[in-house]
Amino acid sequence: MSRVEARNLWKIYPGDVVGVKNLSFVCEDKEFLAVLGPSGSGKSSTLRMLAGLEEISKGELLFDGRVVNHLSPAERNVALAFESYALYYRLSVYENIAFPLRARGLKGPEVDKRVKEIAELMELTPHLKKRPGSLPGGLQQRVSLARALVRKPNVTLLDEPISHMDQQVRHEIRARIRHLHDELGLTTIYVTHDQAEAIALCDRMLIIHQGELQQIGTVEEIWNYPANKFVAYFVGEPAMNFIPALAKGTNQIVIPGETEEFLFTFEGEVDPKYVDSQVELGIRPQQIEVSRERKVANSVSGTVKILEFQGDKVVLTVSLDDQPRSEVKAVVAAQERYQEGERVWLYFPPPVIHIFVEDLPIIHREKP
Ligand SMILES: Nc1ncnc2c1ncn2[C@@H]1O[C@H](COP(=O)(O)OP(=O)(O)OP(=O)(O)O)[C@@H](O)[C@H]1O
Repeated sequence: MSRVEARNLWKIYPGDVVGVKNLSFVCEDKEFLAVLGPSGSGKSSTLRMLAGLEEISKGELLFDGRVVNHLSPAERNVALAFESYALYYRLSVYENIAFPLRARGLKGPEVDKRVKEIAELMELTPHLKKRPGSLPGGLQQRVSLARALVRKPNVTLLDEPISHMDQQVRHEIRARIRHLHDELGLTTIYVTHDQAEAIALCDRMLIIHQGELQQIGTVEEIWNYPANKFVAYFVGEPAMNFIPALAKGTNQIVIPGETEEFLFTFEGEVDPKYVDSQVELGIRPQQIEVSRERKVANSVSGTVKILEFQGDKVVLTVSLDDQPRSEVKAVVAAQERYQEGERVWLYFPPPVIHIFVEDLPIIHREKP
């Protein structure tokens, strides 16, 4: 329905507080883009500028190639839904959903058709005559989403719409949001600080930190090719491990120990200028292979300190031998039955080793 393009957007609040810093990105027509970042990173400021609720301090915002900086929210035809439902509790569910249509001058049969259509999609038909106050939270949020989307907006902006709901309801509404997005051919920008939610919903993710764009890409791109150490750490649960190491060659590094060195080779190459430099080896807990026997290469030994049970998986915190201050997390299947105090070997497969210098990745690796 609309392609959104932000060109060097800034939000500067009174007192020179920078909310958003020189942000550029594109959300393609019919794309589902999740905006993910920690608290205070500028997610809501960005969304509010897109919506027209907050003035753009600098830069340009384009919908389908047309600059919309000075258009009101209504003129931009954006749909907005926040965490709070902001429903009209004196009106029926039907009238709540009809409200934006009537406000635009639509009449009788057209209103009726559109309300019933969206109610059907959101499975609200049995509730149309009820007052929103008589419905549980999950249903109220469905009404709020139906009301936001009934106008067939150019762009749908959702700001943590389900973050306050319990897990069960969140899963259900999440699936409905994506279904609606696909059915109605919407362009959706969805703000969240919950990465599981972003991963489950989006086509691409935009990662923001301290008001600045860190990376935009598919979940796979961000997982496999994080643009910097912040993204590498922020996306993934448990987070990526970072271990101090020394570059030995253009595709070899060592984790030095007091009595032994552990040598690792990795896929791809680093620039020869890094050879003999201090680096950080990054490895995701989910990609470490844990065993009770030593593998020939690419492994380091340690002792299991903590076990965290997560259903069919267990997160092990392993303190590396020879390096009392280095701890590494690794995810294993629960049936492996590792014990606290047990000695283990951690194997790091060459294709999934990351190396960082000054927070930036330095391996050149062919992307498939
Ligand atoms: N109205 C305002 N006046 C002054 N500063 C503001 C205002 N709104 C936001 N900020 C500041 O701008 C920065 C970005 O805030 P923003 O609310 O956009 O972040 P966020 O990522 O949405 O955070 P959260 O997840 O906590 O809602 C923060 O430093 C915040 O304190």
